[in-house]
Amino acid sequence: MMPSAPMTELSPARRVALDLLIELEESGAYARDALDASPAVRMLDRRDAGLATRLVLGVVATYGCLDELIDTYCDKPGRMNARIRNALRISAFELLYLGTEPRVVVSQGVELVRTRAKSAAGFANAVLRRACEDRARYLDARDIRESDGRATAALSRQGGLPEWLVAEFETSLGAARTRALVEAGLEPAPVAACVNPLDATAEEAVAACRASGDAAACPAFPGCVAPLEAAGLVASGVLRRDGAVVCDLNAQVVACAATVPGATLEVGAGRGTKTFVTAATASRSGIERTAVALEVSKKRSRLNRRRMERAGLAEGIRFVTGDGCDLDGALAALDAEAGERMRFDCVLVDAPCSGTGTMRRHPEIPWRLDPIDIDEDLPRLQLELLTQAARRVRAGGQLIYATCSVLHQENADVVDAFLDSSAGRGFSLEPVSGAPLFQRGEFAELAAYVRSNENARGLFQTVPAADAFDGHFCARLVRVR
Ligand SMILES: C[S@@+](CC[C@H](N)C(=O)[O-])C[C@H]1O[C@@H](n2cnc3c(N)ncnc32)[C@H](O)[C@@H]1O
Repeated sequence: MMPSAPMTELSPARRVALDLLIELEESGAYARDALDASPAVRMLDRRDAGLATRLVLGVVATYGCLDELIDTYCDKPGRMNARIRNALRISAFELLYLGTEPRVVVSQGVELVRTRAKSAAGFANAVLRRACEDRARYLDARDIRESDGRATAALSRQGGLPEWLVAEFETSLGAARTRALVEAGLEPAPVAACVNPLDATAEEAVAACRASGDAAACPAFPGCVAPLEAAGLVASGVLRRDGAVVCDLNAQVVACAATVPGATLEVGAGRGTKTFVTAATASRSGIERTAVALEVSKKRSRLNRRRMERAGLAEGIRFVTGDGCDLDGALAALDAEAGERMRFDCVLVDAPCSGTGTMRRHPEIPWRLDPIDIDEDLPRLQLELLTQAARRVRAGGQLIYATCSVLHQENADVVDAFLDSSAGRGFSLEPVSGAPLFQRGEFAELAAYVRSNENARGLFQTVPAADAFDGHFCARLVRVR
């Protein structure tokens, strides 16, 4: 039995984290945006700011499991007020995932609850003491029979993920890659950047921020610098002046696969990370191209255009706000201007997806996803975007289909459904490593990396793990008829 928790001074990091979590629950905002905008976090010293950030991101990423544990000890969990619940979540997160000493978990947790509801301090003390005693039992899912899926339940609790999602990962990736993904899930993802070739000093400034890391996971290729130390990169000011853009290395692979001479179309251009990488890569490699960047969100399209203009990379690019599910409607004005139905040498469909390959950067993903998103809604939208995009690919041109998902329903299944459809019959599935840019000598190391992440059909798939970049999927379809 642990001695009763003495009154201790509450750490400012926990207090700030609790304020932010309560605010997030009310506003529905993204945790990273709220952290970046928070004056309270900025006022903390470096160590406390780091802890507050870890707590906020961690609680958001794992709250379903935290609640499952906390609710075990409550008669009426549905009636717990949000302030007390978030304070207990912070303590439960520290206990389960940060390895904070139980004595500290209880004493700090009780103080945290006391700041919000004095009368609930005794309740918090009882809940947290029992949670400390049950930690190992909970994480090993000893309350679940082996025949009822104890192994998957344990993995889901160890990673703070919904059990159904871990079962999906196991189906798509197998046991070893699922374990690696889960184990790395609460650690920060490595950082990579693509340098603007028009900024004479950017490459040196970015290279000065290089972090130590596994070189094998970071193929060298023109324009990409990785891994990087994130705080140093931000402090260097190079991002603010658009001398570089932060872009996961595997997302850069997708952009490189879509960098070809001629006319190109990007469907789902978003805020334009890949618009930047393709334009920067083409400019650096002397590839002449024009581009249409199509995005359904007006705001994102505007952000893309502004950044590309500031970066000096917007020449030859048309920014269109429109719906890729009505591609003829979205491109009507450009078709009229061209006097014909435009066709492209390369169409990149950067599809809206579950984002399950990028959960380390987007902690909201796992607990906001619903099985129906993955089984029905997203694949239907993805197939529609791919089908419409296919009609705009010129004979001999390529159609690149990409997601940042690791789930077969959004990846290989969509490609197969497309190839089985009438729109897909004129296309041949070719290895991603066969894309034109990868045939150049200066991209040889990247080409080898792409081949090592391709399956027998030439589909590129990466999976997040310790020291590895995010999970991205890419298929290359070439119009043969
Ligand atoms: C994976 S994100 C794109 C990321 C972006 N290409 C980048 O590199 O920064 C997918 C994008 O597709 C957009 N989108 C979703 N549905 C769409 C549609 N029907 N037509 C066009 N864009 C769509 C989303 O708004 C989102 O910005």
